[in-house]
Amino acid sequence: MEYLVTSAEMKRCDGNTIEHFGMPSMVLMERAALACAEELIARDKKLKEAMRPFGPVPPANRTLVAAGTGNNGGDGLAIGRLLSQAGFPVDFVLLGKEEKCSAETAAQLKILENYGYRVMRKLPEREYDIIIDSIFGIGLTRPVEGSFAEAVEYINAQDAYVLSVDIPSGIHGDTGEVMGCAVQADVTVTFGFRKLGLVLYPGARYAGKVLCADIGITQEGFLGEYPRIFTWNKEDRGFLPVRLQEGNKGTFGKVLLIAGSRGMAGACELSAAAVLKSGAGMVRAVTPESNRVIMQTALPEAMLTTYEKWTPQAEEKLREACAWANVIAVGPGFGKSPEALRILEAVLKQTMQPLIIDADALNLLSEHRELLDELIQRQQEPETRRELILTPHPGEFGRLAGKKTDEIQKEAAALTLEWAARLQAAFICKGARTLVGSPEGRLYMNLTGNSGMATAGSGDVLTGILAGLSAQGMHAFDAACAGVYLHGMAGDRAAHKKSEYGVTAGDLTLELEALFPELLKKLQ
Ligand SMILES: NC(=O)C1=CN([C@@H]2O[C@H](COP(=O)(O)OP(=O)(O)OC[C@H]3O[C@@H](n4cnc5c(N)ncnc54)[C@H](OP(=O)(O)O)[C@@H]3O)[C@@H](O)[C@H]2O)[C@@H](O)CC1
Ligand SMILES: [K+]
Repeated sequence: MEYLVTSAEMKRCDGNTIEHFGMPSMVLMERAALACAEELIARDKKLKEAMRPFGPVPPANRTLVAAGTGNNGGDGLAIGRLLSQAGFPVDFVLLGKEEKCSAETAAQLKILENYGYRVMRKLPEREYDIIIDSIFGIGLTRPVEGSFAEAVEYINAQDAYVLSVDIPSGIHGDTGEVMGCAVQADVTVTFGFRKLGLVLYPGARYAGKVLCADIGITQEGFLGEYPRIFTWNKEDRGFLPVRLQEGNKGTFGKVLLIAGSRGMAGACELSAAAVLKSGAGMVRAVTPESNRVIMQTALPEAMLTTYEKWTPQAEEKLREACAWANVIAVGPGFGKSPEALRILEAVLKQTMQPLIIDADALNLLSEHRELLDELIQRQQEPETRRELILTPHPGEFGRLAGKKTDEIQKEAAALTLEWAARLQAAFICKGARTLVGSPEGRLYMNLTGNSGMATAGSGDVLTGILAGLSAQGMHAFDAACAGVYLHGMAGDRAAHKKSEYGVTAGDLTLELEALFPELLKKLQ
């Protein structure tokens, strides 16, 4: 588990490390500088080794430190000093007025002066091999303009390898927004914790490769008041449902998947396949009779309960199917027909099992507010509350919340938590950075996945995974976080083979089955 922090959360942690624990600020700065310098020295060594067979190795890379007056600039000046001492030819330029320098940055200037370095006040007209971007870090408070904007353009116009210190200058630390203009980095070395601006788009694009350096700022610096958002990274493996060796198909759960409509068998098939490939014991699909042949051909492992018109017999068949299941998922390719509405109504009112609501089932809730209100009401009462996962993309979320899609995107974190609390649900807001909110206010941001997954059927696969994990006994929030994480990993494997252009939803289910052995191997 890794925290993703806002600028304010990071500053609080920095501040506590310095004031509460007594770690001198200059020590942190020196460690930050060392982490960046080591990255560049290692790169230089690698380049030289690669060039050695082809003749004399060229001299060290000419480097420019572009420093602002805040502590980010102080980091940059210290990096330049360390690189120079390691043999790099380094030029320094200070942008902004010297009298505005923070105490630490003023101290770094003094150290440079003591060693006899010259710090320019204007950008030089020459080409560099490496540029250290340390104009602004997490102290950026407003759009970048004037001479600072010129400096950003200067850096971006150079054919240099750019290392951004902490965050590319011009990127908002909390939102990833470009504040007027921003440095395009090749690598960003960030300190302590990854800033949200480095993982949210477009910031993630500007940051290049992101390395998170340990400079002695640890979780203890939060003094028990932890950041709001967390994610999982490659080291996290403990989220897979425990598998009992003596288990049978009943132990691993029975999923009732209510999906598909006339002419929409694919959504049902994709989703049902994902249920089975996530480890659930059985899946029974409730779908129109016209999908029977396709389903039985494509996925003979799935059981079927079909319907045509909404009759008392159909209702009875649904009731029996619901009684059989441990988990119910409703929505993929479901349509908004009168039958679909009746089925959703019956599921919401007559069942208590864990429930996943997706796609058209969400749209039906938006259009029939009385159903939504009743669901909210039931979820607020402990006796009628069930394990619940909702999976809207921003468009569906907007319809549910009565807001425009861009309003949802701007306030995604706050709205996800608001709706998670309202529905006492694991609330998934899908997107390039999918969020999962819990009713208690936990917020998970998913960092796996890629643009190739923005493809028809991808959400149906996610619903299948969520149902499969829930059927194996995972609680809603754990299943939701694990589900989006695995879904994204499957997408990343698919994109690795086919590129982001070629990924289809079917690839996601295929990759899912290849993913588990890999995860289990790493667990051992
Ligand atoms: N000990 C620590 O805490 C450690 C901190 N560390 C490092 O410190 C960084 C944070 O440092 P920071 O807080 O000094 O802010 P920073 O990003 O350097 O810039 C703020 C300056 O820019 C100015 N300014 C802002 N926006 C502007 C604009 N648009 N246009 C023009 N000016 C603008 C603002 O001035 P003002 O708003 O007052 O005008 C202020 O002078 C952090 O990212 C990390 O690299 C590491 O060394 C580890 C230890
Ligand atoms: K920077």
